[in-house]
Amino acid sequence: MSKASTGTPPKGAKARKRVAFDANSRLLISRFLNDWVWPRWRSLLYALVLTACLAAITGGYPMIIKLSFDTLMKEQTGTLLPILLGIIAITVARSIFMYLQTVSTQRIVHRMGTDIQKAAFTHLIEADFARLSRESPGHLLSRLTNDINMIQQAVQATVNTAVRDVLMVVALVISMFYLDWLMSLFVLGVYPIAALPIAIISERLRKVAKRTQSQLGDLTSLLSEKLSGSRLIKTFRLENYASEKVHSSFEEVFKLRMKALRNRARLDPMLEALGGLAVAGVIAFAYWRISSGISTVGDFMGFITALLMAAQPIRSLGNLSGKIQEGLAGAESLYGLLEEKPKIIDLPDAATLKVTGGNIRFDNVAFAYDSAPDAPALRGINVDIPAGATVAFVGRSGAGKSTLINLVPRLFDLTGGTISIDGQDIQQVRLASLRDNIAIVSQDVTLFDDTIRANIALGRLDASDSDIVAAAKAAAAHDFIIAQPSGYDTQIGSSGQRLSGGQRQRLALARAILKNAPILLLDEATSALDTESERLVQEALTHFTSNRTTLVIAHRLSTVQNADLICVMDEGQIIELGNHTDLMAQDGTYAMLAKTQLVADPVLVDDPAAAG
Ligand SMILES: Nc1ncnc2c1ncn2[C@@H]1O[C@H](COP(=O)(O)OP(=O)(O)OP(=O)(O)O)[C@@H](O)[C@H]1O
Repeated sequence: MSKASTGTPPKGAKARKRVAFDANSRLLISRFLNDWVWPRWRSLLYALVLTACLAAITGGYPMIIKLSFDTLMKEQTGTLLPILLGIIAITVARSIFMYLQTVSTQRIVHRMGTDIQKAAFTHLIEADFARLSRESPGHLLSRLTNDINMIQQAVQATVNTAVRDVLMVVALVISMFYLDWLMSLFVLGVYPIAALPIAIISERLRKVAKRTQSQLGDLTSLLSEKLSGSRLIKTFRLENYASEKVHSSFEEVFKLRMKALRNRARLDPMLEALGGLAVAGVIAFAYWRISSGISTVGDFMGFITALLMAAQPIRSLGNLSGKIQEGLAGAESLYGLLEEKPKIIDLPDAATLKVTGGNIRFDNVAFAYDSAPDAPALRGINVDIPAGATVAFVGRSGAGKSTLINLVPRLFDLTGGTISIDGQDIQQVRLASLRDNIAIVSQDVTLFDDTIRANIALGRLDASDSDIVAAAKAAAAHDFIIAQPSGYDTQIGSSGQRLSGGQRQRLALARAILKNAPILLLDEATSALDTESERLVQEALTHFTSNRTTLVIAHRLSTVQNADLICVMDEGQIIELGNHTDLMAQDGTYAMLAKTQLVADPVLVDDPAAAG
């Protein structure tokens, strides 16, 4: 991530730093130009030509004013008509070019903003799962919207001001020199006085912009959290608590915005006052020049017109550096994101995974999360899962079951040992081929705000309608789907909120079944189902899993007692291994868990070992 220098600059460097961008900013600007601006040089050139035309026409305006006043003073009414026509022609031409110039530059800016958003999103969605889960969705959302918006505004100001306004000022200054070079020199001497305060204010603006961006990220995150947690807020009557939290974040953003605004607002009056100084000086100067017969009233009026017309673009120039600094804060955050490289990637010589039977072997597998490198979530996991077998992972909450399952599709990479599928190390095969062979139903069901059909179809995007229905039937979901108002075309709302927990789980199962992958990972996939639905799903799953390797996590032991192999986990290790009967005979942790569940789960009573 390119960071702006935040350390104290050496003596003497401070003044230099104030009037120019620091080295990091220059680097950032040049990267940004290379990545996003130069590739659109054709559109830029077009906009530039329009801008030049607009500037040239603007420069002609004071001339025509001079001519009209000279004519009026000499009372030569005969030549007035062509002058009036000239004024109309110039204003009409100026309006047309203003329109074309605005549309063409805005198009570049918006096109660029959209492309940056697309690139940032694609980059983000391709990032490692660990990276995506590290930052809250609200923060990421803010980076994709607020930060990029700041960049867009800076580019817009730059294109408009640095190009259009500079050209306009140049054209007007040429007119001014043509009309009265001495007066021009006087005026030009006044404006540079503003350079130093402008530089100081711009630097402050960048700091405020960075803090605003981070605060906006917090705010977006807070808002999405509080709005999506409305059930908790209502039932625990946390409305005031939520409002206070959100209000204080709104207030923080308000304070920062005011700070930026105060800084920005200081610029305009300063430039306005300088403008006034210049006008007063010009009038005094002109009085002497006209009375001594050196200049005409026309010269003076033309000159004053040019000066007044230049005031606005000059003011924009004064504000530009502040805007650029705010955009740079956005660009810094953007590049921070784009520079993050995923760690879980294909090796250069990665082969395509070929699943022949679906044997999965865990060899001395160890894993620690980045946030807790010294407290491994998994240690010394050794288990050989025969092709087509169903293996259950049971154990206390926090034992490491979900972590282990997440390692198979490489959502995280192991920190020790190997996992192989049909003899192929999963680290050595292409990630896409690995994930294509795995279907997963995780604890937290993810559904999108779309139709039931579309949500199931995520399992296989090119699936036919009949495949979708078959998958829904296999997951015991078809009946409740057709009972919905629009059947498979029913919109289920954000995160499937219009469905019950059990219905959501069945859709997730249908999606995994539709994928028809040889390896199936079920992490508490049936935990939200009632006994009857679970029985139906289990029946369907027995059929579906008969020819594929299935790893199941379940707290309800009744759902896994028929598994070929049961791994009992504790503190990141497998402490018992065997089938239900073996484990009951061992009379260890599994037997104890089974016995405690007997009361709640009569299915286990049928089992003689469990009963004993
Ligand atoms: N993203 C994460 N970052 C850091 N630690 C994590 C993360 N996810 C899980 N852990 C930790 O890893 C350990 C194992 O968690 P895991 O979710 O695998 O347990 P589990 O056996 O599946 O539990 P449960 O049955 O409650 O789902 C726990 O101590 C947990 O705190």
